[in-house]
Amino acid sequence: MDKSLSIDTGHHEKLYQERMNFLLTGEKDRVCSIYIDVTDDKMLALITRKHKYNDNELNNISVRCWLDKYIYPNISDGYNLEEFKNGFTRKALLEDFEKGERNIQFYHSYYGENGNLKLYKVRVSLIKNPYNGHIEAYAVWKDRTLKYIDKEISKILYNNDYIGIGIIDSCKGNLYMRAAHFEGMEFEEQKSYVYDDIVKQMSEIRIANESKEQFLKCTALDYLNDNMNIAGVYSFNVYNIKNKVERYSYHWFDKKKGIILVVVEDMTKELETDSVTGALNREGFVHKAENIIKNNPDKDFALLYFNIQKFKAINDLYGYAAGDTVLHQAVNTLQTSFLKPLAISRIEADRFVVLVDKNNLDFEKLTLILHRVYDKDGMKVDIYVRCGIYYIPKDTDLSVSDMCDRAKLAKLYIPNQYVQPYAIFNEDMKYDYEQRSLALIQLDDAIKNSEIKVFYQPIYDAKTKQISSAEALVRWVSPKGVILPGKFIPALEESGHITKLDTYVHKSVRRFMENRYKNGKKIVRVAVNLSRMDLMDDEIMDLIIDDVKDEHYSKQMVNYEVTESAYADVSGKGTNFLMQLHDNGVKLLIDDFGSGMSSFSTLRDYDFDIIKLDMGFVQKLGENKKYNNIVMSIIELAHRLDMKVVAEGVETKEQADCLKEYGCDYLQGFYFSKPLPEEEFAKLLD
Ligand SMILES: Nc1nc2c(ncn2[C@@H]2O[C@H](COP(=O)(O)OP(=O)(O)OP(=O)(O)O)[C@@H](O)[C@H]2O)c(=O)[nH]1
Repeated sequence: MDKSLSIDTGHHEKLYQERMNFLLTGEKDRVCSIYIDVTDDKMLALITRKHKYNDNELNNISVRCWLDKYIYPNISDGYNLEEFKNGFTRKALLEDFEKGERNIQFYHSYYGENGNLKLYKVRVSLIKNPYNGHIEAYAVWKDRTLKYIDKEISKILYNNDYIGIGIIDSCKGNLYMRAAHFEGMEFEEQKSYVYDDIVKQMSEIRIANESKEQFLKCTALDYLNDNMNIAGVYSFNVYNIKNKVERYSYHWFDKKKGIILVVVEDMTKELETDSVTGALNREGFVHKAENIIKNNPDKDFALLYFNIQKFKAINDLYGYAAGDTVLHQAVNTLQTSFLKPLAISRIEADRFVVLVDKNNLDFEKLTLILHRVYDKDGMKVDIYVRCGIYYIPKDTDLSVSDMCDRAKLAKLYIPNQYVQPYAIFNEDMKYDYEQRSLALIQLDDAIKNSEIKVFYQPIYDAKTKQISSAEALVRWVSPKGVILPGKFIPALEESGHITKLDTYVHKSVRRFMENRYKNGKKIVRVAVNLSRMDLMDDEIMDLIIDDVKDEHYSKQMVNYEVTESAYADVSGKGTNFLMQLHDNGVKLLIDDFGSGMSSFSTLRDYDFDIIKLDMGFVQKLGENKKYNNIVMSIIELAHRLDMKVVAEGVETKEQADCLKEYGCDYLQGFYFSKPLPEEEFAKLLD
């Protein structure tokens, strides 16, 4: 469009002059202005960035001719072209004027100087010439390319610093860089480069080895086109040789012409930093730690996993902002500590991981930094932190994520937070944990495959030494061997899955007892354990109540044991359920009596039939007089309250004799019998 200019002087003075002034007063980004007689389809004046047209050039040239000659050949047929072509005609402009439109806007893209693609905005003002009644228009073309790019970029970038912006002509395989700060690579703004060459060069000198393959794959034009056709935009992240994360984002500039806008941003901060504490986030930590470990094969490292205790309470009591401050301070404390962290991350919520040189570990100092006092407006808040430690073996294949998991696991095995708030990972922890976790994942299958077995441990009458009842206990006979309840029941209790197991035991016991009953065989009452979760679960409570009321399933067959600590939590429906059981003639046992903190209030508040003396008391019998007196007193108390006593964990004749002498009613333990599989127990009864 940068041709020359001409002015048609034979027109109407005042009005005309005004328009001329406008046309001649250049604006910075104005590329071209025209003044036309729409009615006559005639050019009256034309000014471009460089020239004014002369009269001769303009005389008798129709607007249509001018468009055909100078505009359409260079116009790109993508962006809003139809709208411009259909709207910028004599007919359409006259209709617009009729409708009262006075200002109209169009956009079109255009190959400008050097063949560079531009986005132009055309603003058209319509007026009626009072002298001849013709509709006239002046139209101004402005270059909106950079504005468009900036707008698009700001949509992509938000607040990030960009490293480069380019326009890719995917059909011609060209690349124009608008702004680029790629170290070691120079780009001239208006120059066109061969896209493939630049990509190759970048992969060689800029992109980190680990990301090269991905970079080459994702930047290939065919691949880009395919992906952009699916979602309209496409982006990927790679690491550069300085370990920074770069995001390459692609947007259509002109889809029909295959023109793509590409923006390269430094995303290291966004993607690898935790905004609350300024420490690395999980991705950042994994990346940094991996590099440090890989590049220092001779060094010994340790990975430490920290968890603030009861952090939720800090948020709840003092607010989220105070919580954030505590998190921030935790990072500062670690950062400036004797540990001299090589990498530090808030890996999630109130948990941190730190990579350290193993030689920097000093357990006395570690214990000291794991207790801090946080000052909240003059109020002192004690903050306790637990720490799991993983010593990273040399030449390990473990990923940093797996190392973090091991350090985290070690944290779960801290025996006493106040004595030693840290633990060092060992393989037994992993084995133990796997067995616990297995329960959660495989319980359903284990039940389906009959791997969960109900065993029966006989309980003997202390006087007659006859079997008086039994306790149902579970064993998990997995293909990998027997898993004892202590390994999987705590995990099921924590997750609430215990109710599924208890339901299974209840049903198995019912089936076993009914069979014997129907066949006229001897039966004794069997005690089934209920956990605290059961006393909150309508389904199992309804099932048990229905069974207890079912005349085919005699209530004479079953007792229920509930631990003392579960009673402490029970409320509403649970209490009601226990009362119904009791009222229906089912015997209730209080398990592990004496081991908790609410033994006496539980006795006061509920009606029980039998106390099960915690095995801790039984095992200490004979050690001193005081222990013996406690046991004697509990038995006496139970009798005064009309309850019987079962002593659990009886392992020796001495214990059995002593308990009998103190009036204990029933005895259970290895001295008499181990828990037996169903068939063996059946034989014992027969
Ligand atoms: N202030 C603040 N709190 C957060 C942030 N991210 C997560 N949290 C909170 O951190 C708490 C973490 O949960 P838990 O680990 O169960 O809390 P806890 O009380 O320390 O539990 P224990 O570790 O078992 O003692 C939750 O209450 C989250 O809401 C954060 O960026 N700022």
